[in-house]
Amino acid sequence: MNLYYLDVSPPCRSVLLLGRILNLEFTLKTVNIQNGDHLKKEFLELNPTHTVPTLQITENNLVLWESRVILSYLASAYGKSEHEHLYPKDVEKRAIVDLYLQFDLSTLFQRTYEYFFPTILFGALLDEAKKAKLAEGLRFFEAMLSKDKKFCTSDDLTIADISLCITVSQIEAFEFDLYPYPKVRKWIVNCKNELQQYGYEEINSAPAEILASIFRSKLKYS
Ligand SMILES: N[C@@H](CCC(=O)N[C@@H](CS)C(=O)NCC(=O)O)C(=O)O
Repeated sequence: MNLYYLDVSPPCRSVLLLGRILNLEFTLKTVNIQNGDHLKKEFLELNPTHTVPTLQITENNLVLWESRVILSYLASAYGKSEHEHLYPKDVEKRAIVDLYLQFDLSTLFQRTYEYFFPTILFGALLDEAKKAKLAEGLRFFEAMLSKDKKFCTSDDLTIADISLCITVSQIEAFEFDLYPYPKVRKWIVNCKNELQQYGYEEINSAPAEILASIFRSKLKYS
């Protein structure tokens, strides 16, 4: 299967990590957004919303984008019995995983994007109102975590933990203050410990730092 991606893109990193856990082989196709690769005709024909990650499974005639949809699909289609915890078949448990995934899509990653990315993309000044919205998103997440559970929904890692871990570790790399959110800080350590064996450093930490250094360099000029 072809994965159109960019290594520094946070949503691409979640798909790469799940790929390692499920032992999948992606044919990686780099889409250089800065060079406008994502706006080229061939890519627009695959994904008219021109975002990475985009997954193409030619034998099934399937093209998916939206990283969390890709995570759900890969876990459902390729997860073996030992991976059941990643995206439980039980409908109530699955609904709770979906809730955390949607929270990441619509609130936590969205607010992270709105606060930091205008600086990365256009050298824009940081906006206090957007900072307050991100802090509120983190307060919501803090309230959604339980002291008694290692991960978001239980003591087992799910695809929602993977997606949210990418978001929160990027917030951390941007040096946003996580001190007020002790459950978030404890949860992310658990995620990192669990994901270490699947190439977490290479797939997530190093690119998160590269993106953070781009952010810091753009900040100087804004
Ligand atoms: N919600 C989408 C977001 C994807 C997204 O915005 N990716 C960025 C890179 S981090 C992108 O492709 N930007 C190019 C564009 O939007 O034109 C997902 O999770 O896959």
